[in-house]
Amino acid sequence: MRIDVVTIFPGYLAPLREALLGRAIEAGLVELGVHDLRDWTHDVHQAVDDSPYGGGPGMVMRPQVWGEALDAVLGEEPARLVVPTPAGRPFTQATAQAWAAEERLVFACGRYEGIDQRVVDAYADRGPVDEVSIGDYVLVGGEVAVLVMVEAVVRLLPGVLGNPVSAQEDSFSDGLLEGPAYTRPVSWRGLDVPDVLRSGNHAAIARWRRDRALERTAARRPDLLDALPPDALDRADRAF
Ligand SMILES: N#Cc1c(-c2ccc3ccn(Cc4ccccn4)c3c2)n[nH]c1N
Repeated sequence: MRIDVVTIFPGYLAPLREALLGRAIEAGLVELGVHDLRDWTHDVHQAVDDSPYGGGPGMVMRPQVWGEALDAVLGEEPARLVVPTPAGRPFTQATAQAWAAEERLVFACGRYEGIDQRVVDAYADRGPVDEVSIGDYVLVGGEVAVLVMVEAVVRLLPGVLGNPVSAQEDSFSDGLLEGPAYTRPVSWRGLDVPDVLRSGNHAAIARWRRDRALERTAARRPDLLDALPPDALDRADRAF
């Protein structure tokens, strides 16, 4: 997979070259290009924004600069263009799983009050464009959202995670939140690891973990339970 990111703050994307993601890049599992939007400005001030038509607070990012940048970065190769925005469709584990099958992702990081809408409209005629949001809160720009989304996608690529099974079994992959996890010591500050996890009874352990996941999901994210397909819960789950 090749990932390109266009931003006015390239340094914000430096964490993508650290740790797990950095190793994936070094291993050739992912190619990463980070591009400074201001490289496509032609004025002495390197202006990337202007006042909004219709008035209102803040500034809007200029379509001309974005058009030149995305034409150059996208080139002729097909790619999914991703535009983070607080007004976007929710970015979910299902989104990450779908994007993990893509050959190329290009992220356009806006700032100010966002990017002139005609940029999205113009590129929607050339290929898939996703306006997505990572959550119901407002950030200052798209860079942090790109860090989140790239990590969620790249961890799903074959060879990236040391233990690939966990990508299938982690939170949300079965529609539920992950239950609690424990490691040594068996007793810590008077708190003990649940006996079932040390029993060696794998069926009982699986049942216990499923029950804790259902319990946590019902308490913290009842919306996820409501969204489960009818056949997702078996009789034992329903007894829970
Ligand atoms: N994904 C995501 C986001 C963002 C996000 C993403 C990109 C930009 C580009 C500019 N801003 C600031 C801004 C503030 C107010 C109205 C419009 N835009 C962004 C915010 N905020 N919250 C999320 N879950």
